Amino acid sequence: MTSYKTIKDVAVITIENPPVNALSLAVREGILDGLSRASKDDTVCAIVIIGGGRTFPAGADISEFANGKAFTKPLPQIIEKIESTQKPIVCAIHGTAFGGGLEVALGCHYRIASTRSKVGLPEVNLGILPGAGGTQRLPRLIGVWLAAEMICSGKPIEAVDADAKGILDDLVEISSLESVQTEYDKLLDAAITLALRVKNHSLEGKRVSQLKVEPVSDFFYEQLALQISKNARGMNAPLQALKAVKASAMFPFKEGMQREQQILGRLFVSSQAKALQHIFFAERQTMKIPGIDMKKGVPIKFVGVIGAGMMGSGIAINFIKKGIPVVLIDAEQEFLDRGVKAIEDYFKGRVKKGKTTRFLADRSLGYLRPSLHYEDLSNVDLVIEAVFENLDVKKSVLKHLDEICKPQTILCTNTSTLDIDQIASATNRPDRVIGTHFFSPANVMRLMENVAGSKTSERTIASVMQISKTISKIPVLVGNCFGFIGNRMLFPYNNQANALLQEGAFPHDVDKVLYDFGFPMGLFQMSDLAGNDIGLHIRKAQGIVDPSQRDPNERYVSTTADKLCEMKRFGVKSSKGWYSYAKGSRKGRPDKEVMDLIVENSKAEGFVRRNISAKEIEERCLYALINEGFKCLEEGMAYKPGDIDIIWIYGYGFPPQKGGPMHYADAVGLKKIYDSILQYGKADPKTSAWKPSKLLEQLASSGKKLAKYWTKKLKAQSNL
Ligand SMILES: CCCCCCCCCCCCC[C@H](O)CC(=O)SCCNC(=O)CCNC(=O)[C@H](O)C(C)(C)COP(=O)(O)OP(=O)(O)OC[C@H]1O[C@@H](n2cnc3c(N)ncnc32)[C@H](O)[C@@H]1OP(=O)(O)O
Repeated sequence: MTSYKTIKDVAVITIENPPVNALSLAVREGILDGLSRASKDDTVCAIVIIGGGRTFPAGADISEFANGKAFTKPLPQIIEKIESTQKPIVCAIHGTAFGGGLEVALGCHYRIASTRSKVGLPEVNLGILPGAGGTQRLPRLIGVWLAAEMICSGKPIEAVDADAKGILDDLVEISSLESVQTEYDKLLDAAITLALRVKNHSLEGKRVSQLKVEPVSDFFYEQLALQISKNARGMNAPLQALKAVKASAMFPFKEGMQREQQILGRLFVSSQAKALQHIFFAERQTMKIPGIDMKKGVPIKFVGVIGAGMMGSGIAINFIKKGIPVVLIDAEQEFLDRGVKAIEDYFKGRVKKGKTTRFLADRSLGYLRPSLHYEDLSNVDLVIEAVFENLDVKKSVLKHLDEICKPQTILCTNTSTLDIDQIASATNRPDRVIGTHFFSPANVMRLMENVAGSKTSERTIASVMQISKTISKIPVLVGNCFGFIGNRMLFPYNNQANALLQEGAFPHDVDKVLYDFGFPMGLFQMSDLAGNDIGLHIRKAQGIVDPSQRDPNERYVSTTADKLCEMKRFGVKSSKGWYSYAKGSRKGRPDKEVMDLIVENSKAEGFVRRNISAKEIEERCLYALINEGFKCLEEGMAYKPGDIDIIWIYGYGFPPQKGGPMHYADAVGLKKIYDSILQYGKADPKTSAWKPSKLLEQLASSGKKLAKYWTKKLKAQSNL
């Protein structure tokens, strides 16, 4: 995991633990061994620590947190050893020196970095803090202000910025065109040169732990704490990390380290840390699907998008930003012009905000080719239709595409609810048809639900999953059922919210509970933002708005929602919805007209309104959601519990510190959830969402956790 060599009397310890050189136990042992060899060898005058391959260590090995290995030869001790070594140690950074990686660098006496590299302490995103001296050394090196900003936000910075802040001693200029190997060679060369230059220098002032911290006023900590509470609402780690940074200014290094370790110990075992680390791995597991070989994907070099509305233009932006040419089609010049303008405005905005340069923005726009003619799609590798959400319209678009596009072209339909098999049946290539459910705004939201129909081929799935990654999305493969995973689960969740209105709650009561749980907003606020007519459109498509078409054995909860649309209370866009809005504002106020309507409807529908506790609101909304998640798993519509968690975190704002609905279910206890579902179902027999999932029932009665059960199941499957 490490290698050791000497070049011009400089010992070079290279960390070799691909892909990201995480500081696993074997790496830590290798560093210790290298230090010991270099210290004992009289011919060695200085030491360089460098990462092999593409990067300096991107952190401690996160998988060692759960299995306890992190506590053997722990990283703080290794860094102490590095710092106290009597020969100068130069750390050479390329790629991403994150977390423990940067902490190793802070333990070295000199730091140089490639201009292409990034450094950061992202531990708070994993629910912990930089626990190998980062909270104590960084403030000593660059001051409390800058250090606290970096540590509490977890955001990485570019090497140039790190140099300006005083983290680095020198930069090695590497252009974007140079290979990783050239970068490594130049960096090593510069590190050895520096090591030879400083070989006889005193290490006085070079051991960061011995530097003094300038104290800052309490006002600073208070302001930062306020900012953190707003930006990272509900997250423990950033505020705890701030406490550790404060300790660096209050105590000598050794005592500061003790404080850091105490806080780390508490965070380590917290439910938030477990949830956030689960998310870290779940996000990376979405590409691992049993039975799908991602290498079978074909490269996508040329793309078509049908529909230049908000969705279509948003989709197009994703591709042109990555240098993939897009033909954007609409039927009318006026619509096409509007779409193109929206895309141009998006890039203008980015330039204005300093997020890109005019040159890069123009380069991206150069990849856009607006057209009124389907014939211009004859040569694309993949085409995504983003037309009106209507089965017949989508079928006719795909039929037309099937006739025009080359036989290998993959045909994607951007739908949030429609049946992929029915859409694919309009073509002669159902194996090359797949759903790509982008979330709005499509150029911002990272989630993509890719929906496999019954005939979609492995090659099509792999190609679309790969290209989704290329455009920086988090793709999740899901099965073809109504609403797929995200919207399917949204229905029972939303229905409970509406049922609660019938029984005694108001929108702001429900929304407050969901907001307090950690969602960025409640369901009614979300519905107002999206447009209440969308829900109505879906209910109409389900045929449940007309009372004569409804199943009499199923409770209908959306009378008020339907009436709101009749009253043109569509939400923010009409300044009135579940709430009322001042012109141009997205902040809703409870509205008497709506509250009266709710009370009136309760009465008309035979409900005696009652006070409903926050606990009941939370349980009913979340347990209905979770139960549906279990049903998605047992039916094979979701491939892994973690996939559902990712969909709900990235698509619907489920609080990441709770790990997503399925992780949360395990944390609450499946038996408790199952029993509550039975109880709510008894009180409300006409709500089919309360029929418990078989899988939930089975796990609740056997006392098993979903995550463990599913991992075992997948392992058994892959061994078959
Ligand atoms: C009671 C008192 C207790 C005190 C006792 C003290 C003992 C404990 C000591 C602990 C000390 C803590 C030290 C430190 O402060 C903690 C950390 O360092 S936490 C880690 C911080 N780093 C990160 O969070 C970075 C995470 N990684 C990334 O952001 C990205 O991976 C990347 C580096 C930007 C690269 O991105 P990509 O190129 O897109 O690649 P992937 O993300 O897909 O990753 C590829 C592959 O690598 C796996 N991986 C990535 N990082 C880690 C990691 N840090 N550990 C383990 N594995 C990692 C990732 O899962 C992928 O795996 P694959 O899916 O391919 O199997």
